[in-house]
Amino acid sequence: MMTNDTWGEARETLQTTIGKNNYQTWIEPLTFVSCENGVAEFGVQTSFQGDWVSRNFGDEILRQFEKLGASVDRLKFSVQANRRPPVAQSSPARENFVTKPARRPAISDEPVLGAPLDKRFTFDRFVVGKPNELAHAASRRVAEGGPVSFNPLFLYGGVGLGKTHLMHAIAWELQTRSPELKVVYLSAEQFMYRFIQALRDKQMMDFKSLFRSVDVLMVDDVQFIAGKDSTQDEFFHTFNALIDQQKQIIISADRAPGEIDGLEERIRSRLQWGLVVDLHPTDYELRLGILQQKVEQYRAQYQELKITDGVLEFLAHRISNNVRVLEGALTRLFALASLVGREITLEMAQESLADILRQSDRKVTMDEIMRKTCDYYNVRMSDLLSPKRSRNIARPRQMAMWLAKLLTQRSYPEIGKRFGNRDHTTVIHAVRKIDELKAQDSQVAEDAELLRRMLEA
Ligand SMILES: Nc1ncnc2c1ncn2[C@@H]1O[C@H](COP(=O)(O)OP(=O)(O)OP(=O)(O)O)[C@@H](O)[C@H]1O
Repeated sequence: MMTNDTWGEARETLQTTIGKNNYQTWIEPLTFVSCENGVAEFGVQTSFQGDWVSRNFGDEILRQFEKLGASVDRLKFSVQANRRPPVAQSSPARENFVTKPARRPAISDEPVLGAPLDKRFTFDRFVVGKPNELAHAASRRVAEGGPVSFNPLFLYGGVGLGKTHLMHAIAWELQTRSPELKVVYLSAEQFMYRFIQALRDKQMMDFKSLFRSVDVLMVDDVQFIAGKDSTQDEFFHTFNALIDQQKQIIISADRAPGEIDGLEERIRSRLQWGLVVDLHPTDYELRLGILQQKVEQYRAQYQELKITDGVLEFLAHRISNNVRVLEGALTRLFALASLVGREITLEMAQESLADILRQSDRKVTMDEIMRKTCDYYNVRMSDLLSPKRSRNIARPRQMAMWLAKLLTQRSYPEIGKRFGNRDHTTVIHAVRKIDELKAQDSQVAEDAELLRRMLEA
């Protein structure tokens, strides 16, 4: 039997499982209405709130009910007319939002073999800017179908820059254009899981023929299989069989094929056969474009939303991490605005996003730069600080100095001091040297880019 007390208990645990911030923003404002015939009903203030809780925390709430022995199969969120804040007037008087049954995934339209596709990850919701234009163009091209021009398409880039979004967009587009195509999207982890399951159940023939029968295979986060020998082996065979049949393969990873440690050489070189494209970290214009698009989507779907001029620009300036963090910040503001029914001001943004802004402000320290550079080049810290001038020590030292100049506010003399009391002219020389080398030597350019990303992550 599900009662208000059960809800109280579930709420206690939810504070830990979804985090305090999420709890306070989303769960605390819910009011328990009733539970009848396995449907637990909650009152919400706006349709946006109901939709968000349903989509993001619905499964977790159901899991907590199950643990407490309450027989709840579904959740229902109803907008309570008398609790509606002023800005929400344009929404209909009462709306329901029902989560799917607990064991179903939170997103729908599952293709036969792969993982579900997210409905929001389409091309028209992907904002294109300088940092991602190549990846977008290549993905569009693949999504047009027709003769396979580059195989595989390998998309790589840092966390939350849109790799998964692009892959899903390709899948949606292909399925719309050619519904007869068997398009399969899954993460490398899911590939491994299915492989192990097939081995265990002695179903390897089925596994092989299933994967070899697809028309388009997309494997996300392929770095996951690095170091997992038998999975790599099977992946390699699947990959070859599909390429031989001229079937399109799309792969994503958090770094370039050449930089994934623990990946067999033959796989590494196969992955480089086709087109390898990089999603660069977002720039200010792209971030602003993404924020503007999200605001428009919100307005179209939910209600009027008032934002003071300059708030989006402020967010685009201050939050330079991945797009996921940017979206999270904006969603929190939407929630707040819909709950309190006020315009989103700069002050509100600064206050309610203090934690995210602090995180984004995170300064890279000299210590981190030195440690990461030592790890990367496999040299000892004591060598980095020593007078040694052999190239295998001098180059990492110059790189670390270059990174220190780029990522910290330290002056040349200060940097020199930290690197074993060196003169500021040595630092100036190191910075120039790396700038020169970056232009001439692609390996140095890659090292610099990778280290910068690792430090800014
Ligand atoms: N250019 C963009 N336009 C609109 N939304 C974007 C864009 N880039 C990323 N996003 C959004 O940012 C979020 C994170 O993107 P996504 O999951 O595709 O990142 P990812 O590169 O696959 O990250 P990870 O390495 O963590 O898997 C998603 O909600 C996605 O829709």
